[in-house]
Amino acid sequence: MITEVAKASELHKIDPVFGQLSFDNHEQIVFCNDKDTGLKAIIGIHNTVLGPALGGTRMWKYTNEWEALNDVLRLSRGMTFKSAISGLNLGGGKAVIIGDSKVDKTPEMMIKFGEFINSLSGKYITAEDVGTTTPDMDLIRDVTPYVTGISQSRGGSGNPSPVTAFGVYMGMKAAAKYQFGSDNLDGKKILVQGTGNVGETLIDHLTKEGALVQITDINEARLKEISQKYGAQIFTGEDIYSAPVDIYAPCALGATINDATVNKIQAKIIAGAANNQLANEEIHGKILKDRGIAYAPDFLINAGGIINVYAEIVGYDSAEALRRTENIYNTTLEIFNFAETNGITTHQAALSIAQKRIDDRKKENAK
Ligand SMILES: NC(=O)c1ccc[n+]([C@@H]2O[C@H](COP(=O)([O-])OP(=O)(O)OC[C@H]3O[C@@H](n4cnc5c(N)ncnc54)[C@H](O)[C@@H]3O)[C@@H](O)[C@H]2O)c1
Repeated sequence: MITEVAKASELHKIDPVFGQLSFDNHEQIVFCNDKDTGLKAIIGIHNTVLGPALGGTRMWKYTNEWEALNDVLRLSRGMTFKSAISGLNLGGGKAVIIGDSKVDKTPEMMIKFGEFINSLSGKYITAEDVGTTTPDMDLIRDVTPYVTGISQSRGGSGNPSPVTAFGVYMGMKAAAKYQFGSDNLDGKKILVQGTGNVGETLIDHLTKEGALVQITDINEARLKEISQKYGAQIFTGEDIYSAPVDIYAPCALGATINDATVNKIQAKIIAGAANNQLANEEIHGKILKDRGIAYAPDFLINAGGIINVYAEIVGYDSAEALRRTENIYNTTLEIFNFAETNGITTHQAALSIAQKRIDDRKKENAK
């Protein structure tokens, strides 16, 4: 299995169809085109061994089709491992719609997209992602049952972000237990990058526990609001990556651990909600390990949202979703110990445990 995903600019060098499918053994890629509504979407089904491929639909103004394809392949692969490591009977999938959600999205387009999803007979189940909303999922629900994240009035599980934040909090506490010998965050200096839906609830948990929280966001109005609401200090230093803190929590965008930042990080723990935090999983994961920084794998500790959404499929309640999310604490500790015992990075450890679960199920299914 390859762990580094090719850059969009390099992808055109790969064979256009099966070359793409095999880049990380995707099972199926579905291209959806509808002239009347202007829909251009790609559904990536990475793996369905554990169950139907569940993952949200992202609507984004991609520079070109290669970029859209690259994104859906990368994201759907990530969903496979997120669900597998979280013990869910779900495979990995994701969809992208090419376009500007603020300008191009129409109810007709969403309904048409729902019809494409329906034609896959449940192999792929969608949900919200960047650029799509609960009302969009409700429109899709009108034409297919294969959608989650619908509104609570229609039996949906509601906003997943608070559950995601709780899982990140649990993962962070487990990382502290491993790194500092105690999971008590009282007095720990924690820098939270991104004070959005997940960041806010995380900041709430952390300040309640007595952590010394510093916050940063490109949205200054939001930053001030959250600072006042939770008594968190606005980060005023020059460079957030070299900030003298105990824990760095990336809760904004991905790939913040990259060539330019990885050697500057002073925090002893990295634990946050953002997807794909390591720009290069192998290289940057290894540098963190060599520098003695405990990295809590993003796809493990930010799985609260999908655990919450899974409730819509198997029918458990929000209390059970929280109980399962709380278990991220135990899984994170298990990953740290497994990585240490085997001399590998925590990212590799989480991937290999997730892959083993898939391989074992494949063998069972073959019996
Ligand atoms: N919402 C969920 O349930 C969920 C689940 C899994 C993963 N995630 C990931 O967690 C992250 C946060 O999700 P969210 O739902 O809170 O998103 P959000 O859009 O509500 O919040 C993101 C925040 O980050 C800020 N931001 C953007 N660029 C920044 C930068 N360069 N520096 C500092 N702040 C910046 C934005 O202004 C915004 O306030 C995202 O990467 C998302 O993909 C979210």
